[in-house]
Amino acid sequence: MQVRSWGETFRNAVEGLVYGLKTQRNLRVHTLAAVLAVFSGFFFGISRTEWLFLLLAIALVMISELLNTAIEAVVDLASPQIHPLAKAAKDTAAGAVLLAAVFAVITGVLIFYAPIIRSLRNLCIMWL
Ligand SMILES: Nc1ncnc2c1ncn2[C@@H]1O[C@H](COP(=O)(O)OP(=O)(O)OP(=O)(O)O)[C@@H](O)[C@H]1O
Repeated sequence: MQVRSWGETFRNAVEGLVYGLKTQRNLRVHTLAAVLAVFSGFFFGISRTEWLFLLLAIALVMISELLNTAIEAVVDLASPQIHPLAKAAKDTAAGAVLLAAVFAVITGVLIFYAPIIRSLRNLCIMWL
């Protein structure tokens, strides 16, 4: 196989990202949630450790979504007909996304719950 340049490898990786975003509604929803979480991180001035956990949660969700998409494509190619192993592969990949999403939700609650409650309390004090 011919050696490919870094540029080509990078372009293929970006094409993979674009394919995932175009074809997977869940990936678009998770990307939007990630953008909102990053804006919230700046808005609430979260700590360096909180940033690390937030970015880790985002990376885990996006990576598992992309791997899920890749596994779905390979399964559809290899087994377009119904097969218990095709089901096992797709369900297991979906399970990985679910675990990453649960981790992300818990991380988001732990990071943003206190600052959101504090902001709401300050707003109430201002209004009363
Ligand atoms: N070839 C197959 N054989 C057996 N079961 C399958 C097969 N293809 C899909 N399934 C079952 O249908 C479910 C949904 O598969 P599908 O390919 O529609 O994923 P999807 O809805 O696109 O998933 P996602 O929402 O993650 O994009 C799988 O999790 C699996 O349980």
